Amino acid sequence: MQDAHGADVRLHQLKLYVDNHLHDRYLAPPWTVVVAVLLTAWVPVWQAALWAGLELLAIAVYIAVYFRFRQASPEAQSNGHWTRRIALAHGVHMAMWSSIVVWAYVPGNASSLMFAMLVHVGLISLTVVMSNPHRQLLFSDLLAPTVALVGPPLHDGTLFSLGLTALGVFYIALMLMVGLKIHASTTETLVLRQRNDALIRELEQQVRRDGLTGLSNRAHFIATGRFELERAARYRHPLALLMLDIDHFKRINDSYGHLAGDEVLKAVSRVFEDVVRANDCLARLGGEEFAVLMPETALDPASAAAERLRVAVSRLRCELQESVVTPTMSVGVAIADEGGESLSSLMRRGDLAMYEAKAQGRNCVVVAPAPAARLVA
Ligand SMILES: Nc1nc2c(ncn2[C@@H]2O[C@H](COP(=O)(O)OP(=O)(O)OP(=O)(O)O)[C@@H](O)[C@H]2O)c(=O)[nH]1
Repeated sequence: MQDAHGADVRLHQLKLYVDNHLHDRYLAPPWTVVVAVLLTAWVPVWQAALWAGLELLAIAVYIAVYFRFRQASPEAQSNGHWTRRIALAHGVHMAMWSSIVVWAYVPGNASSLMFAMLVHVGLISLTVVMSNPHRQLLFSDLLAPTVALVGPPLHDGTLFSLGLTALGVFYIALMLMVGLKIHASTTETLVLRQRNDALIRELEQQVRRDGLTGLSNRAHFIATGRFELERAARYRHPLALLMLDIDHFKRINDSYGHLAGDEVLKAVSRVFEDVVRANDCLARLGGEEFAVLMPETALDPASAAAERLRVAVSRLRCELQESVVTPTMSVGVAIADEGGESLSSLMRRGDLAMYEAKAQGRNCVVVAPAPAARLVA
């Protein structure tokens, strides 16, 4: 579980890294042009143009890789290949920028040294700001500009150049520390967000679920019922409602106690879950009363489903305190196949049919007559 959370955080870090660098599509091309113009101070125009062309190509490639990553499915994104692809694509871009040292640095020429160092201090700062959500990429992105920053001053071996290299190393160490601190706080934020998301999901579940059986609760059933009834009326599709009530449940409570009664309610709920289709809404309305809402279902299949549920419950054997209880239930079926009926009217008809089943001796299914208005019509 911890590992799954860690992998999730790493994926988020990779996405943040890519999002940060996607902004490069606006910034990197104009910078490349400015640097290429400055490069003409030391190299012929064609060489500066060649560098700019290669660099713009590298930018286009890594932006394309980022887009493909963003479009990949979450499962594909979690694949470790993406970290390597992204590191390679961005690494080529960083290496191209760092190659400025090879093109522009003229040993002994102070302005070319300043130019090369300015480019690399800038690169290192940007790397720290943009790569920090992903530590692995922070380190790999720093490599090329670091070598390019500390390398040239070392070249002529004077005390001044050694001092510049020391200054470069100092800057890099400082920025690395800042980068790691930002990485730590980004990770903490991601972990907190992940926990928040999990808590919100759990709360949403709790608001919809019945605490004892885990089925939908009355409030969720009413909300779903209103929505489905409206949909059925708009598209003129049938909607079936089953009202289910365990027979003589009070006797079970009285004989074996309330806790044993709870066990029977849970066992009956598991039977319901096994029999009812996943896209139907199965709820415990309260006490020993349950309901099933079946969208796109007309009278015959609804009656057949009610009978299947009745038979499945009657076959249940609950072992309580060395005796076996075999609960049964009575079912009322009501069909809304004409628009205009409210949910409370539909539930009332279902309830009346269920009471009729009780009156007929229990452990049976009774279908409710159509609403009064339709009968008159
Ligand atoms: N164990 C348990 N019992 C509950 C719960 N909620 C309601 N009850 C009990 O369920 C019983 C329902 O009894 P009645 O409404 O008289 O119905 P019945 O005994 O099932 O009789 P018929 O419906 O006429 O077949 C009552 O004793 C309630 O106290 C619950 O969450 N757990």
